[in-house]
Amino acid sequence: MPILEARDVSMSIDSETLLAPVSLSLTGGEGVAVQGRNGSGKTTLLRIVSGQIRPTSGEVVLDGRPIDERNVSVRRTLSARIGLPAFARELTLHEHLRFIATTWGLSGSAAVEAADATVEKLEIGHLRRRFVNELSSGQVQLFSLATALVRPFDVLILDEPEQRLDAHRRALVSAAIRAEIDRGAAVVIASHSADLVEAIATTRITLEES
Ligand SMILES: Nc1ncnc2c1ncn2[C@@H]1O[C@H](COP(=O)(O)OP(=O)(O)OP(=O)(O)O)[C@@H](O)[C@H]1O
Repeated sequence: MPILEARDVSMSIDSETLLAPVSLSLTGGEGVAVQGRNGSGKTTLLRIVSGQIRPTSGEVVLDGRPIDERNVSVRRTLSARIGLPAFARELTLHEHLRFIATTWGLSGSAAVEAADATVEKLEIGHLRRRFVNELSSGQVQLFSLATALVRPFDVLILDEPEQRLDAHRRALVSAAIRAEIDRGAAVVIASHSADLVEAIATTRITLEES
């Protein structure tokens, strides 16, 4: 049974089509890459399959049930990073990551280990005591991804995780996402990076501009 399925989802506002009907389905250990030009609807599709917005038509099913972002088991299953999250001004990077990991059930020492492992994987360990406002834009992007990876999940949804990153960091991100797929997570990314798509996609969906 697929862990995540979108059936003919579309989005319109008044007479304008933001996303033409599209379907996707994936199980654990699969990666779906959503591609398409600027404005073709990639972010809209990701927000729909994350349960953040309701489609105008069609439905999204997570683990056999209609998706509902307010349902705690949905939020436990799915980690999504679509745009930058809100950050706390007074928390360091490491404190943010421990806070998120603890919220999703890791004990104090396990949360520290998860935070350590996540910053090392993305090569931002030397920044662990910084505040977010003390980072470069690429470092913020890596930290934003870290907030999605540090917690347990079965489904990972990422919108253009390669944004603002150099080639070395794009490769780190690619390897980190690949590792999640290899351990059995289902992953959906929107991306303009051919390398990233090549590394993670078992299925590609290309959206056409409406
Ligand atoms: N709140 C909104 N109201 C009206 N139109 C919107 C809204 N949000 C997005 N759109 C429009 O919906 C279309 C799809 O936008 P979306 O952000 O999903 O595209 P995208 O494929 O992710 O683009 P990009 O590659 O530039 O990130 C665009 O034409 C955009 O202008």
